[in-house]
Amino acid sequence: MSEGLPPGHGPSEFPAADDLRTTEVDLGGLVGVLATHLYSTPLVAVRELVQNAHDSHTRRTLEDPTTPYHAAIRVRGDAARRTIAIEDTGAGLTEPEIHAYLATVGTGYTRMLRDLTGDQDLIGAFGLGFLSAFSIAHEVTVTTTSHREPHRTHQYRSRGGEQYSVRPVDPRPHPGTVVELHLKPEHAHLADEHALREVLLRYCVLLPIPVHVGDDDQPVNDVPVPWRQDVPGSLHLTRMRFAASFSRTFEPLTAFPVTPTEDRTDAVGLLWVQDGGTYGSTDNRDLAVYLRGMLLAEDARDLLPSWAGFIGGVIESSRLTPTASREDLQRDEHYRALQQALTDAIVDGLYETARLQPAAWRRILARHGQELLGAALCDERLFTLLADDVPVPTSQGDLTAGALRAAGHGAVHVALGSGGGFEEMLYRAMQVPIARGDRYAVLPFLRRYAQLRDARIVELGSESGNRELFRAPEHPLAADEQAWLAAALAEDGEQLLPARFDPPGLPLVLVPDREAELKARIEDDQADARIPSAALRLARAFTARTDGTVRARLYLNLAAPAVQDLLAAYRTGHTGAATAAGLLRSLKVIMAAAAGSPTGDLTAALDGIGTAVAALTAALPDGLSAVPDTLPADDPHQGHQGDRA
Ligand SMILES: Nc1ncnc2c1ncn2[C@@H]1O[C@H](COP(=O)(O)OP(=O)(O)OP(=O)(O)O)[C@@H](O)[C@H]1O
Repeated sequence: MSEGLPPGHGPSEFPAADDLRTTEVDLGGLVGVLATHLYSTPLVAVRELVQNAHDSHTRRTLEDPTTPYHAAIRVRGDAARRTIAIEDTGAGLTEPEIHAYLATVGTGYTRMLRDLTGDQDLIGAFGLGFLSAFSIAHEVTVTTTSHREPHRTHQYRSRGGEQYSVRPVDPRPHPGTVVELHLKPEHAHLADEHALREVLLRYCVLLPIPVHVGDDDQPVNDVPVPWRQDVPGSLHLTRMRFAASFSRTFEPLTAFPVTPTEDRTDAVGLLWVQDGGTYGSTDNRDLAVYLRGMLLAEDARDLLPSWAGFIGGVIESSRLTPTASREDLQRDEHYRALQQALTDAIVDGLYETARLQPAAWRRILARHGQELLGAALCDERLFTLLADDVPVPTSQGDLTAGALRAAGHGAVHVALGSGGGFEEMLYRAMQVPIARGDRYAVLPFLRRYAQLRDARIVELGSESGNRELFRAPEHPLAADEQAWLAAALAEDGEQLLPARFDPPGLPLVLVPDREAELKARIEDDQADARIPSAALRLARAFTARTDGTVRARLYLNLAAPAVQDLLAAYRTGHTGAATAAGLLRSLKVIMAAAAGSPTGDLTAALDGIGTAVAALTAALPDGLSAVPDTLPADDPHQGHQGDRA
């Protein structure tokens, strides 16, 4: 290290060369750490060994490009013997190479070869991967024949990796290597060939050399890769087939390509929209990243935009830098450039789908409508694409914003409350669909839609929205009328507001004050236990500004004939005025209970109806007022007599 420091420029106390000591390495400890802690799953060992087998083929072709040979990799599992064997017909190793590369931690031939030849198909870099074999095996043997000495075969054998032996064995018929792992008992299940097939499909899907499991003739990696030029047949079908064979959990609805952008990224690959019941908060992003054909990061979801919870994909790039465990990627400028490129690829892909595959587009909208609402808000181009197509949840089922607007006579209606409530009841009466503003992304999406399409938006539950719905009356009521109506119709905490609104058949509507509701909830003692104290303090500071005395506003519809008649009765001193008011009050309480914002006393309200009916019927002229106690003997309804008794 001292040569790196120019004389006189190093720290003055830096020791002279003779004082320098070599750092000791506790090989046993290091081997243990590398083998057991570097990788997140034991399966990575299988990946590392297949990768070495692949590199040995590349090495053989580089060193001897003219002699043809059958390049293949075969992985066998033997559950009875508890072994896995990885065989290749690649370059093999001579005895000195076993010592120098295989058995020397941190040195490999592969990296040197890549530096020498510039060949980008070589995967190995760190000289560590082989060690991972000891994370799942208590003993490893490597039987290898170098293509340079095809008549000499050597066997490396080690328990634990710290010490090893090498001896000559009977020559094998052709160059290549067999790595045999004697699995630790806890990893015995890895010898199952079914499981190996599944894992190797993902690990090796992009490797050009065929990888077989057991005695299979068919390689696990024989699915045509759509972005490799020589794929025959329809590109769309090839893409769908690739996506379907790769995607474990979801059927693909459509698939679109990732293509390199000269200035930004070299990544190529495929993305697809997953089928499946996904909801707003569900993140099913699934991206596998390959480097030189080998799986580098199984779950690189962070490369996809956070709104794309329905996207799966496979990409390869040689600009990304793996970590030493080769399970994750360095977050460098190439990583960030790729993130942007993938976002663009998804948006482009969705545009193409909308344009060219209407049936697939409809399925995507139906399956992922909620998520797309949110996605549209994150990306301007996506918003333009989706604004008129994406379904919005409303009180009348899913509707596009355009349909919502048309049904709302030019205005987009959205409820701020948490579903149900008086809003829904009122709108049902008005027969206007109301968007569910409490659902994921609905309110901001509609606000943006209204702004862009120059539509009127009525936000029900906000002060301005309510003002728009409940218009001021043409003539204010006289003070005594207002006082009489308030006493007759409103409970404590309800403010009576004369108004005009649709439909005229609806005489009154009780609108809870959402802020007062919040204040009551926040000030509830129990809130202390549920909300973190800092958040509670903030929330209370906000609600302190709310005058909680008005719990709800009772809008009285002066356009309703029932209300006009009630007022006329009051003005003329009609004896039925109080009874009629009692009926309306009962109606209010019953409607509020049905809308989920109870007020007053429901039992009393129900009784009130009986009282009112009795009072009204008692007021009828003699002869019509009484229902006969018994029916005449020849009455055809005689059978009901018993019911009445
Ligand atoms: N199946 C094989 N055939 C021929 N040589 C092999 C084989 N497996 C390993 N080697 C040799 O052993 C060396 C060390 O392998 P190891 O897996 O530890 O590291 P690496 O592949 O070079 O790098 P990395 O840690 O990135 O995988 C390789 O560079 C290669 O020279």
